[in-house]
Amino acid sequence: MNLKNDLLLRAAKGEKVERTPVWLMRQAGRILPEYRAVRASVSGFIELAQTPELAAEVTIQPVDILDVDAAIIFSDILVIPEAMGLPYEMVEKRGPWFPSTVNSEADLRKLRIADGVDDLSYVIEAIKITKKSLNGRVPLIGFAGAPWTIFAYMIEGSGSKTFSKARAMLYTQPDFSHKLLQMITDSTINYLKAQIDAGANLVQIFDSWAGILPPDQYMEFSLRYISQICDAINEVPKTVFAKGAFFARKEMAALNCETIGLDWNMEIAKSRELIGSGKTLQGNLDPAALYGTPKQVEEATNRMMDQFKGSRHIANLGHGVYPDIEPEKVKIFIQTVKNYQ
Ligand SMILES: Cc1c2[nH]c(c1CCC(=O)O)Cc1[nH]c(c(CCC(=O)O)c1C)Cc1[nH]c(c(CCC(=O)O)c1C)Cc1[nH]c(c(C)c1CCC(=O)O)C2
Repeated sequence: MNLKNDLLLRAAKGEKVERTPVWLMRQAGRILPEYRAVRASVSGFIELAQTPELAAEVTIQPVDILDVDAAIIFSDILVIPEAMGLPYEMVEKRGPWFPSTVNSEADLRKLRIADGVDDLSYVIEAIKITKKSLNGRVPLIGFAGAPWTIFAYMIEGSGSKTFSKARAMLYTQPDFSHKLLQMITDSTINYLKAQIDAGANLVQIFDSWAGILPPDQYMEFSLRYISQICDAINEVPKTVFAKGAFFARKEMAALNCETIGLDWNMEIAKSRELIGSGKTLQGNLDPAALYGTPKQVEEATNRMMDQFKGSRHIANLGHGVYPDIEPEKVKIFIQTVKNYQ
């Protein structure tokens, strides 16, 4: 199926684009009243994510309502631990929680390497339905968490300010850590390939907890596995977003991927200098800038666009859009990017 709007894919590959494409991390499932209405019709996030027709519906909402240049499939990074044998729950207002965690080699033996098609059939089905209803309007982004970020949740059992249990593991049980990271990596490769087979046009790897590791550990326990994933996937363009990994930008330039996501702490000119001209950069407006007045949002967006000007760029925020941002402000961000000359 030919895409009517393939700006995202062309920008990712460094081809000529008429204007900069724009989408928002976490655009599905946070800010829209239309999402909340669908969410209220089911028992919770997990039921929504596991009902392919509804997951497809909320995936397409931002395309219809916000006019973004891409859809991102409605799911979560934590479907991978579940598919490996470690189920999670979403606790209202608190976030993800794992009733059991992984602590030892014995726990590892209870886990399996996920098969993307069988273990995650509900995501695959949601992608197929989404592709059909999108009918080529915009590309569909598939995604997965980076192995380190997934490891952090599997060890810790929930979100955490410090992820100290997960970080302790890297010091006290490095061999065990590598084994688990490899299992997550193999599962993730299977999963991303299944997403691509079902129709995902680009995939993004979210390393949300990159910034809590010291640089040497980041290279050993995170980037090494991200690199394996990038090398294994060659069917579609890949984006790597490692939140807080300012210290690894030079190393990330060597990844076999098209796009590097920048968070809002990463200075744009400096990032370009470290990463070089061979990659597209994605980002990176401070998500809090959208709390400003409409005029402030427009000005902040134009300032960001000025700094990326003349180089490969996909416009986005520097992290996921915050849940209490008014959709009107998001629309101003998007329209400002679209009108930028
Ligand atoms: C770390 C992480 C998670 N999930 C994700 C990340 C990486 C990106 C990032 O750093 O923000 C990724 C994610 N999670 C979700 C998507 C769907 C697509 C999209 O929103 O654009 C994506 C891309 C749905 C979700 N994931 C979650 C919800 C809310 C659940 C609900 O509706 O009750 C949604 C729509 C829950 C979730 N899931 C996670 C947390 C910490 C939470 C609780 C806080 C929150 O609400 O975001 C783990």
